[in-house]
Amino acid sequence: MSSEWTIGIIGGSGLYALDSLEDAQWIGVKSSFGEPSDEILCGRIGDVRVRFLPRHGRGHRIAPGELNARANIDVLKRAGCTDVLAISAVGSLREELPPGHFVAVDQFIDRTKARADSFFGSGFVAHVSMANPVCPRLSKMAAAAVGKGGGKATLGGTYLAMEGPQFSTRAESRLYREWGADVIGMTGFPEARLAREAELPYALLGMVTDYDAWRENEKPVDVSEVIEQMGSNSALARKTIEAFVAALPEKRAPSPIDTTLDDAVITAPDNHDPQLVARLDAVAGRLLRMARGQ
Ligand SMILES: CSC[C@H]1O[C@H](OP(=O)(O)O)[C@H](O)[C@@H]1O
Ligand SMILES: Nc1ncnc2[nH]cnc12
Repeated sequence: MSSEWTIGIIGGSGLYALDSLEDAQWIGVKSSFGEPSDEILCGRIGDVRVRFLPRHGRGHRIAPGELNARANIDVLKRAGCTDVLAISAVGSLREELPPGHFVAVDQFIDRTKARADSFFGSGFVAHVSMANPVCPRLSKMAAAAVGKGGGKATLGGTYLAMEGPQFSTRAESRLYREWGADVIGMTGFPEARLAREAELPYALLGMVTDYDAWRENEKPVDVSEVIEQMGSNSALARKTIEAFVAALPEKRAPSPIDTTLDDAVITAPDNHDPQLVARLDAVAGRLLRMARGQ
């Protein structure tokens, strides 16, 4: 019997492919929202279909502010993903979250600027709730999988999404701690917002690479420190992904996130913009098909 899950994995810094995929093939998927970061590595682990997308492209070609997060989420939806597990390198804003530790984040603070952060707009206005931005079921399974892979993880934590590409000043880093942020990165938003708009349950596993810049008498983060830590983090991320997929039950109980748009779209059907609706054929496909009685 085949699994009901199709798991999208977004690989962050240091994770550009997945060797453990069986029948693996890189496949180009077109998006109505422009160019995604790369082709999707399609394969399976056991009987679970897995769709892997390297967030920055193979060879880490794309800077965080230049990512087309809309296209990335759109192609994962088009590739049939039921759920998305995102992996990210993050800086730690807490002494008790040292490099090598993983955090299944459950909240975000958005300090990004000028990124395309919604699929919707005039002619198809929708407001989804971001109060609980990640899927609790996936997050719990992801945190448990870190333990099975031999690592340590914290379930819950607030991710500060900064614009970058420069790292934070010491004052910013201290301020984010006062705001209650636990980890910091440059890519979690708008990715998580867009996954929710696309009705994709989403979890983000942050792999701590450094202590950012808030520790007064310590050297602030630089890329060499991140790269050094990324090697062991990526090895643990690969084991975590295998354990996560292996632990999925065969049946996938519906998630409330699967039907997010039922309560979100406010534009009356007569006022829909046909061009925007055509672009939304994957993201809002379920709702649009229902409206057409299909
Ligand atoms: C290489 S350090 C900064 C870089 O790493 C993180 O990327 P990702 O979230 O894709 O793992 C961070 O967000 C920055 O893009
Ligand atoms: N300190 C940091 N700030 C932002 N993004 C990061 N990714 C890894 N470490 C980071």
